[in-house]
Amino acid sequence: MGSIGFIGAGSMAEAMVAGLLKGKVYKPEEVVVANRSNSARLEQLSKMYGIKTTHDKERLVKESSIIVLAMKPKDIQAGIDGIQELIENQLIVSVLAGISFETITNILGKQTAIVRAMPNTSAAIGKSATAIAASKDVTNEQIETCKSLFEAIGICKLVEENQLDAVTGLSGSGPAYIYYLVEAMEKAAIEVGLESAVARDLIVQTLLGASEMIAISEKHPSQLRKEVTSPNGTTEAGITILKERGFEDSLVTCIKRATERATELKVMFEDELITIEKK
Ligand SMILES: NC(=O)C1=CN([C@@H]2O[C@H](COP(=O)(O)OP(=O)(O)OC[C@H]3O[C@@H](n4cnc5c(N)ncnc54)[C@H](O)[C@@H]3O)[C@@H](O)[C@H]2O)C=CC1
Ligand SMILES: O=C(O)[C@@H]1CCC=N1
Repeated sequence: MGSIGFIGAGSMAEAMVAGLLKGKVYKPEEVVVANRSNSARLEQLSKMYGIKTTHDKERLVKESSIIVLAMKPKDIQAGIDGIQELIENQLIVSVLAGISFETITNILGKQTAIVRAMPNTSAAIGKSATAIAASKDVTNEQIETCKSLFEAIGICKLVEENQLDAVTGLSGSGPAYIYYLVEAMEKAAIEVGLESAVARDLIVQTLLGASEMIAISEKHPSQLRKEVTSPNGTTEAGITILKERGFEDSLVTCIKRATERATELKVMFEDELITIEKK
């Protein structure tokens, strides 16, 4: 597959690097990561994974057949500046929330093959839920390459570009919702008298068990829930509180708001770009 280069050395780049190495998709010497200026971070990644690191984006672009854009959306212009001329046959994979093909193409200053991907940090353990969308310049072969890349670190669905903000609100941000749930469950467990280490193990196993039940059972989650909920029992008492306090509405609104935020990132960025162009 050639080498893969990451521009941006943050949480998402690290999760992908860890997963790709774990899945033996790339050897450490086939992975190169660049960031803006933080040498300590690059040293840390190099030590942990044995990968190549650099501040020299030109070198990265020349060495890589796939270039992953993994900076924050606000940094895309600076992140791409200086490499436009060097992009020829490389496949550009952007994991940036909200930023459209149109914007990336405008910054690159040329029509080229771009895949937008929305993975999540569970990529680090090969369990990312990723969706990708392909620009019109991407060949079927490049789509397959990209799918196998993300399937090596989890599952990968092909969607339309206009569905990516929804994917971002659902599964891109999704791990954080689950971590928040676990934080709350741990707090409650301690308040009802359990030790934190015991509580953590019980919560983790409860999540793993429930996830696997959803994954393998033919029953709808609502049926699985019904089977836990004895009439007048403990679950019913607990779920009554969740209903009274708007749990479902909170989660639905949370995912809608995160989706909307991805759209705002695009709009904010495009405003900024227009301001830069006017100067
Ligand atoms: N963290 C997550 O769970 C997910 C993040 N994403 C997307 O991934 C991207 C990165 O997110 P994180 O890793 O969380 O951010 P982060 O803040 O941890 O990392 C961003 C990295 O970009 C680098 N950077 C900034 N400007 C640069 C430049 N001009 N040239 C080279 N490198 C530059 C920074 O030095 C840093 O290493 C974002 O666009 C986000 O929307 C997508 C899916 C999930
Ligand atoms: O919070 C964010 O904007 C990024 C995108 C999805 C997960 N993290």
